[in-house]
Amino acid sequence: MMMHQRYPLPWLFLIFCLLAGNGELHAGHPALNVSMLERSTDGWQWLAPQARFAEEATPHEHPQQVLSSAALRWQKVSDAVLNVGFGPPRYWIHLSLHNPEATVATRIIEVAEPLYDDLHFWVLRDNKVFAEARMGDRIAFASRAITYRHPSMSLDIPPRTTVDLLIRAHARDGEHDPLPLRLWTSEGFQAGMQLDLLIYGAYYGAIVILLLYNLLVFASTREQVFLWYAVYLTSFLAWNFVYRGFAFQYLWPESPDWNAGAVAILVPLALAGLTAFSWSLLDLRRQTPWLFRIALILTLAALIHIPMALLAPETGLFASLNPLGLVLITTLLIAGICIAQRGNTTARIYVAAIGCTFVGTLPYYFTAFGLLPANMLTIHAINIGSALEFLLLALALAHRINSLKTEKLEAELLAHATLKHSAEALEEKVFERTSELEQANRSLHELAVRDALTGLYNRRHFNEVVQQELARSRRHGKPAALLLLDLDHFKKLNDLSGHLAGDEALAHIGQLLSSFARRSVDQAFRVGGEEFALLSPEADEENVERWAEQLRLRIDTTNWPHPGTPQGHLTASIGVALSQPGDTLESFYTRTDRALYRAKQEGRNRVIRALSDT
Ligand SMILES: Nc1nc2c(ncn2[C@@H]2O[C@H](COP(=O)(O)OP(=O)(O)OP(=O)(O)O)[C@@H](O)[C@H]2O)c(=O)[nH]1
Repeated sequence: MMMHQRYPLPWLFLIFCLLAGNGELHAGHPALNVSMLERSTDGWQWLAPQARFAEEATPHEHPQQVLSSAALRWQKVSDAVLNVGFGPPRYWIHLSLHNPEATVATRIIEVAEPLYDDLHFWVLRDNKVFAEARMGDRIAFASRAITYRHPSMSLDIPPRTTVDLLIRAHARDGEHDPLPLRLWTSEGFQAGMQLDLLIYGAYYGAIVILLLYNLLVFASTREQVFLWYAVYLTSFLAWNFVYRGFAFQYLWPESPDWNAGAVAILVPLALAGLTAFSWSLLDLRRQTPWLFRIALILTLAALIHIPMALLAPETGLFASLNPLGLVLITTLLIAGICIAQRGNTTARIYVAAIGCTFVGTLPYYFTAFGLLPANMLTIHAINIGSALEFLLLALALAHRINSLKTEKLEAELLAHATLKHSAEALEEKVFERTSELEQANRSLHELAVRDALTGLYNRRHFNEVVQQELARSRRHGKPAALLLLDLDHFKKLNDLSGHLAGDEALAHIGQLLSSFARRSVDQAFRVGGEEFALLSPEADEENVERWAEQLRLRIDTTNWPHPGTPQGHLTASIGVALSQPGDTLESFYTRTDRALYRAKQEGRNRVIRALSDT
């Protein structure tokens, strides 16, 4: 009910009263027939259309003098709500109330504006003070007869009597809030108060739930934007609680001075909360750096009002704070529009939300400057706008959570893909490196077991291979054959043809042995300076001597020049032996070496088989 505009009805009602002859002239002013209210379904009506008002001519005029004072220039009220805006600090308001009935009429006079500084009510009957009350933002709440956030007074109008209601409205800084003056039946007033509490209870309850929800989301996500939104909601809630008179009624009824200063403290805080939230939600610093700077300066300018309100609460801070707030909200709105134009969905929802506050705030300014008539809709527009704003901002945050989730998912997918790629690359690298290492190891091993000059296996490898072969031979019972070959008169080759020629001859024998050891299992070694070995596993026992002879003959017939031998070419002496079950490397080698020794002894260039073999 309180949110609805009832502006045209009182006018119709007044015209009806006048036409029906129910109104009468009193003190030169038409009196309002209060009995008509009984038939009204809402139980209330605006009083301003029946009222007249005048600027106080001399300070502290007595109410009895006011009606007869010639100094006062009475004016009719043109709207449902008296709205004088900026002006001198005190105004008189007068209206006459007539009870035509034979019974007492109980009525409530309410000023639906909780923050008016000082409202002094006098009810005069026959120019004598019949009832009096003083209420307002600067008068302790406890002194009120009716415990309600709006200054209200109950009035019993005797039967068939006309009384004069005089109100002195005092705004210390000369900035007069609209004065929504209403006349109620007592039943209508009770119902209206309950509805008012219900609406505001639901409104504040919704903000508190939103606030707690955002704090919880902040606790779990650690996303700053939710904290700033919570700060904004808290400061807005606190401001509205004071602005609508609840704080004065419930929190500090004995502290009118503090009540007046609290609004000047909470408005800058709410503006700062909104700036911080917008900055965090839309990344204003990067997206619109210039507008961000302007918003920052305006916010700081607003915050300066806090110490001013604490130090000097009477200095009319709202004359500068109100335009500052409007310019700041406009700046944030423009910043939001700029970002929204780049296709940012969160910014689009933000613009709609701030747009609601903007539109909701405009009536406050327009009525303050007299550009718009004050009524219940314009008075509550800021609450309606902010309710829509909070809903839309919650939507913007939900969108923000969603984008964060998508961003996180995308980042996780990217990280997973990168990780997989890195793991594969690493695996490939490890494989490559392992192969290279294996190759290097093989090369190193080859280098370690090969003789550089001839390319044959060296003595160390020979020892290992012979031991393995002896073990294998023991397992299978098949003997291995060992040939030890020593070039004849090699010293002389070195001496006569030079060391280099000696090396070439050794390399030649290396190649010859490699090609001679045809069977894949046969292996050739250089076991000493000019001494070589051939190992043949699972040897053909019968033909082993012939096999050695073939080797000797091949060297002999190669005709490699050697000026130091009787034949004039390179020859070799060979000792050959078969392994025996009890053989060790030493015994096997020594036996073969003895055969070689004998070959040397018996004239060289020959094959001698070890004695034990035969
Ligand atoms: N050019 C060259 N000569 C080597 C190498 N290793 C050993 N010799 C030489 O081989 C010669 C071996 O000589 P000896 O052990 O006296 O035997 P020999 O002269 O072959 O006489 P017999 O074995 O009794 O026929 C030495 O002069 C060594 O210097 C080598 O890598 N290159």
